[in-house]
Amino acid sequence: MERRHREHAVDGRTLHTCHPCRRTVPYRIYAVVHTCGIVALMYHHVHSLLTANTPLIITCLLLLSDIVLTFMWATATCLRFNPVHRTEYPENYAAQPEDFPKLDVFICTADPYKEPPIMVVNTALSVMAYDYPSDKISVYVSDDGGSSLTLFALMEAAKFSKHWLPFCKNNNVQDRSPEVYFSSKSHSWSDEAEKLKLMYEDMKSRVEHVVESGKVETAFITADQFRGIFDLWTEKFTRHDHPTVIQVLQNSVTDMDDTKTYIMPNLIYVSREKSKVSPHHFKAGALNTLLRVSGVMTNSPIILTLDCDMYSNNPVAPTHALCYLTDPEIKTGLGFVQFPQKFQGVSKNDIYACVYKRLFDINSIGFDGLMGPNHVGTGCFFNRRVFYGGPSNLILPEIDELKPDRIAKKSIKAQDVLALAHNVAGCVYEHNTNWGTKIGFRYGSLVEDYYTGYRLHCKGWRSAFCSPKRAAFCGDVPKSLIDVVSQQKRWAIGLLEVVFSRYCPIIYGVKSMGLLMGVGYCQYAFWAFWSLPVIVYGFLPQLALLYGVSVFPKSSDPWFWLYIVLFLGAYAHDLLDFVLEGGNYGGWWNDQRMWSIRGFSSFLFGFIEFTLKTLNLSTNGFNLTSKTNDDEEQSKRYEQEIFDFGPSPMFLPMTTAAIVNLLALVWGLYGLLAWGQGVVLELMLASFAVVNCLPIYEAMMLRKDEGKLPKRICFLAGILTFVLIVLGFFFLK
Ligand SMILES: O=c1ccn([C@@H]2O[C@H](COP(=O)(O)OP(=O)(O)O[C@H]3O[C@H](CO)[C@@H](O)[C@H](O)[C@H]3O)[C@@H](O)[C@H]2O)c(=O)[nH]1
Ligand SMILES: [Mn+2]
Repeated sequence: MERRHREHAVDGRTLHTCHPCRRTVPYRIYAVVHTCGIVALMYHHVHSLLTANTPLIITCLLLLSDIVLTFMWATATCLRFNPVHRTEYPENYAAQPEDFPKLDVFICTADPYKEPPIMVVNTALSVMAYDYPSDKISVYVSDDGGSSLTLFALMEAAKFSKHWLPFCKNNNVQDRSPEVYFSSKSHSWSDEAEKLKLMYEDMKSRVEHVVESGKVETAFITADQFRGIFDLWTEKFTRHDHPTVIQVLQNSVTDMDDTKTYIMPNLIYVSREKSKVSPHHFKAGALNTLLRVSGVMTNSPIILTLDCDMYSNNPVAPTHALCYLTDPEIKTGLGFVQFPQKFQGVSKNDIYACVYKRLFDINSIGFDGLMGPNHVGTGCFFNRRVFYGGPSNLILPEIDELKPDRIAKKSIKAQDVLALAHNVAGCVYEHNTNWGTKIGFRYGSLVEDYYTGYRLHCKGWRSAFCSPKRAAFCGDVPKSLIDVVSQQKRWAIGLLEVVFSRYCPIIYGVKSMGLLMGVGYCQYAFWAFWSLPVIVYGFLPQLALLYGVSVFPKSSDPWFWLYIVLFLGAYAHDLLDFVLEGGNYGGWWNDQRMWSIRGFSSFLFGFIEFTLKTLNLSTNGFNLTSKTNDDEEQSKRYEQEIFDFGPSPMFLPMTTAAIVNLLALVWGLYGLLAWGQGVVLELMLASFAVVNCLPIYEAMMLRKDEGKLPKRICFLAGILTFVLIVLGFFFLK
C-alpha cells in the first residue's frame, strides 16, 4: 500500500518529516462499521417511539443522549481520519548564530499566592538559558497580579542568570530549570554545581521570605538602579487598579556574565495598567499587551507563549520550531507551531486524568493531518504576522511601530521606546481598535487559547504539531479533584461561549475550514454537552430498573447485541487511541472515569453558570488554577491515588448517581436471583458504574481524612436519591 511520507529539506538537509499513522486504514474501515451500527440504533429508537412500548419520556431522553453521543463520535472520527506523526532534525538546522531569527518569549502570571514567584523565576530561567543566541532572546513577563513580589523575584532571577546561563552552556545541562536540576538525584555534583546550588537555595529563600512577609523591604534590594521602582507600590496601588509598570531587568546590549564571555538575554517585567472601569480580558488581554509592548521594544518575528507553570525542559525546543517556521516551502502560511503540554509529578495512573492525553496528544496528531493542531495556550511558537490578519490579507495596526515586519533598531531602554511601551500597555489603548477582534488574541471566551487558534485556522493559517522525544515544556497538574473540576468548568464555560457565538464551529468553522476541521473543532466546543448522555445513562435506566421497567432490549432480543457491540466498540477504540499514543491501561481506566465525573460536575455546572452569565445573573471570571501544594496530607493522598474530594456542590450529582447505581444493582441482582429473570443490559450498566464509583463509596463511608466526602454532601445526595425515586414513580410507572 502506498504510504505518503513527506520530507522537507533545505539545501539538501532534511529539516522535518511527516508520516501518516499506521492505524489510519483500519480506523477508517471501523468507522464505516460503527456508522452502520449507529444507523441501526437510530432506526431502533424511532421504531420504539412509534410503537411506544416504553414510556415516551424514556425513549425521548435516550434518543437525545444517543444523538449527542453520535455527534461526539463523529467529531472524534474526523480527528481519526488522518493522524500523522512528525519528526524534526534540529541538528540539520544550519543557520549561523547571527542568522537565527529574534525570539520574544511571553510568560504570563497573575497572582503571587496561587502562582509562587519562584516558579515564575524557574520558567524564566529555563527559557533564558536556551541553546539559542542569547542576544536574540527577549523574555517578557506579564504580571496581572501587579505584584512587587513577582518583580522582586525576577530581579533575583536576573542576578542568578549571570551564573546559571554560563553553567548550563559550559556543562551542557539538559534540565534548564534550576529547581528541576537541583532536585534531581541522577547526576553527580561538581564543586561548581554545589556552589551554584547554594546560590540558588539562597535566592529561593529570599524570594520565599519576601512572599511570606508580603512586601519588599528595602534591605533586600541590592542593585541601586532598582531602588526607586518599588515606590510605585503606594497605598492606592491595588491589583485591580494601578498604573503600568514596565521594567527592563536585563539588557542584552549591556549585560554580560561576570567573566564577560556570555551575553545575557533581555528580561522585561510588564504589568499593564488596570482600572476597575475597563475590562481587561484576562489572559488574552495580557497577551495582547505583551504583543504591543514587545512590538515596540524588540518586535521579534517569532513569539513563544508560556504559562508561568510551564518551564522549558528541552534546550533546543526553539530550533525544533524553527525547522518549520523557517522552511521556505511552508513558512508563509504557517501560523504557529504547537508543542503538547507535558506534566511532571503525575501519579502512577494519573487518577485525575490530568495529562489530558486526548487533548494534548491524540487529537493533536489528528488535527495535524488536516490543517494543524489547535492552540493550547502554552508552549506555542507563533509567527508574529499571524496576529495581523490572514496569510494574504495583512491588517495594519493603528500605529506604525506595531507593524509585524518592522525592524526594531533602538535600544529598549531609550526614553521614547519606554514611553510608547507604557502607552500601549494602558487600559484605554484598545478602545476603538481592532485588538481582540481582528488583531491579536481574540476576546470573548474564557478559553482564549482554543478560540484564538480556531479563529486563526478559519482565516486560513496552518499550524504544525511538534512533540520531540524529550518533552519541550513541562508543568504541574492540579492535585485535588476540586481543582480539576473547577478548571474544567472554566473550560466548559469558555467553550460554550464559542458555541453560542456567531463563530460556532459547526457553521462558521465548517464554512471556513471544511468539514473535517470544522467538525473536529466541535469535539471541544461541544464539550459540555457530554453531560447530557452521562447524566441520562447514569440515572434513567437505573431508576427504571428499580420500578421493574426495562429500557434496553432483553438479552433474548437481537437488538441486545447491537448495544453490546456499540459499547464495546466505542470503549475499545478509545482504549486503543490511548495505548497507541503511549498511555497505560490504568491511565485509561482513570481517564474514562474522569470523563463521567466531568459530566456530572464540570460540564453540568458549566452549563448552569454559562446560562446564568448569559442571563446576566452572575459574572464569573477566570479562576486561576492553584499551583501551590503545601498541603502535605493532600500530596500524600495524591501519590497514593486516593481521591481528594472536599466540600463542593459540584460533587453532589455524582454522589447521588453513585447511590442510585448501587441501589439499582442490588435490586436487579435480587430480582435475578428471586425471579430468575434479569434485565441484563441495565445490570451491566449499573455494575460498570458501581465499579467506577468505588472511590466514592469509600470516600462516603470508610474514610476519615480531610479529603473524604463531607457528611453534608452525602446527606443531600441521600435526599436527592429519595426525590428521584419518588419522581420515578410518577414518570416511569
Ligand atoms: O487574568 C488572567 C488570568 C490568567 N492568566 C494566566 O493564564 C495562565 C493560565 O491560567 P491557569 O490558571 O494555569 O489555567 P489552566 O486551566 O491551567 O490553563 C489552561 O487553560 C487556559 C484557558 O482557560 C489557557 O490559557 C492555558 O494556557 C491552559 O494551560 C496562567 O499563566 C495565568 O497566570 C493571566 O495572565 N491573566
Ligand atoms: Mn495552568
